[in-house]
Amino acid sequence: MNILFVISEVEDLAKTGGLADVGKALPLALKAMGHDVRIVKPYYRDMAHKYQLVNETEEQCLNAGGRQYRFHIKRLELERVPVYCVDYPDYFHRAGLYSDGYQPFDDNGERFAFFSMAALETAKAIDFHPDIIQCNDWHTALCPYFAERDNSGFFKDTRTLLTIHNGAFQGAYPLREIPCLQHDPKLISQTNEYGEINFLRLGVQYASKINAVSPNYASELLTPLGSHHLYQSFFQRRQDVSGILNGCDYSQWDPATDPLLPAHFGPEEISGKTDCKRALQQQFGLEPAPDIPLIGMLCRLTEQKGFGFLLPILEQVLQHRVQLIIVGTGDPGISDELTRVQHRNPAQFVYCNDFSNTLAHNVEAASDFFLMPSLFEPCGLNQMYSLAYGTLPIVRAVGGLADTVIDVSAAPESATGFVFQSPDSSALLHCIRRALLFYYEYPDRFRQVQKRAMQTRFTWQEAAEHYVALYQQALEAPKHCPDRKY
Ligand SMILES: Nc1ncnc2c1ncn2[C@@H]1O[C@H](COP(=O)(O)OP(=O)(O)O[C@H]2O[C@H](CO)[C@@H](O)[C@H](O)[C@H]2O)[C@@H](O)[C@H]1O
Repeated sequence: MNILFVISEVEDLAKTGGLADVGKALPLALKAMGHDVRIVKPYYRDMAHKYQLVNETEEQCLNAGGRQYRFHIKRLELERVPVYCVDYPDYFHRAGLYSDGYQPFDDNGERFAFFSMAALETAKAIDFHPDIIQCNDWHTALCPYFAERDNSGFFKDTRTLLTIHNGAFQGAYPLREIPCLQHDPKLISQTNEYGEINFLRLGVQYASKINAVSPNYASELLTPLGSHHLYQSFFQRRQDVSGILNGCDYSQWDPATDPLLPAHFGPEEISGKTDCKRALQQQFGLEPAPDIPLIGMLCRLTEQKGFGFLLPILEQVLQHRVQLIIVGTGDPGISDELTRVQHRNPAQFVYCNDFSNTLAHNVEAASDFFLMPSLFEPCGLNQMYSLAYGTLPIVRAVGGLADTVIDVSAAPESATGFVFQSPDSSALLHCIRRALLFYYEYPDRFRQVQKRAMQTRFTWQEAAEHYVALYQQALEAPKHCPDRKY
């Protein structure tokens, strides 16, 4: 199959979170199955500085909203998968992908509406006729709409898939502020009472198929509570909504070979994990004691990750004999609070305001537990990395976390971690205490669970097989034409 994979982040090239992990691993897995997959992404500033790519084609000219946009297409190969980068410096040569570190850019709607149009123009420019256009999250969710409205005939046999990695970000912007979308009567009819269009909602409406990155998150999107206020839209498309669990890239996340670690280990020989723990404790000035349980947490600092119920009990957790390391950048309010807690508890708690892949691998390897008490979690990759590193996840039973972690008390024979239900501080505190008790009181059982966790597998190959089956379904079904239907 010919697959045009349109995405704003790709691991190794541009990353703010888990979207990038998928942006690399899934295309590579599809390629390994023999499909012709081409990635299209923006040519961001840091990438431009690092790679200084040459133009792949002549200058492209895109006419939209009564304006003319002249852009270039650059190309590189990511392990044999071609990556086409849309080079439009006005929009993409900036520090930051979506924000300057504090504030989102004012023109994000304009930037990504343009990018989605330009991605389709790229397919034409390189004469790549996609069977499937897979777009990812709100940034590229307008691709199905543009493919449907394209009157060149280029996409007449193409089907589209919208993959939702995070439904809370929807791209709702006043239509009048997006120059390339002006004068489109169809879009005018799609605005809400504030004159805004919602990119994700349009994607849900126009895509041939929609998938979430875990089966449980797909079922949550079909509920009023879990749909991020898009219940009507998802419900209307319920026959076409499904879930495919992300994979874990074990070529990058294998503690037996990980070049970023000071020592290596595996399910049968775990002593290297203690060396990793000591190294991290020393790096952050914590007592280098092997028997103090170390809890790690690494994520974007946002409400999604459960800080709303973690922050109020953080110091209660620290009353136990435990060490805790939190690494992350994001919301300054959360970051300030973590800094205050660190000042009050320097012997036990470290907050590291950093985005570092080396640190990510070392926190996963060194910790005994990985904390992920998310409010919602479309899939979650860090809990999969934790499992691979024998770092038992402490998670809330939500989204993909519920699909990937099995609780010690609920199912002792197949357990891989600790799971709590309610999105509140007392449930979280109780779960952390349960984990600490298990660590102290049942070291042999802890070791068994750790071994089982490390042997658990969520492969990208399996995920890619599900995606191909979904592409086939999309291609076999009659073309979805919302403009005729509604
Ligand atoms: N400070 C830091 N330094 C270095 N690396 C850091 C970091 N903070 C986070 N990361 C990395 O970013 C990625 C985070 O991935 P997650 O899937 O856990 O969450 P995220 O919410 O970003 O992704 C969204 O998309 C993914 C992909 O579909 C879904 O799994 C998820 O549920 C959804 O919210 C991991 O690779 C992690 O190591």
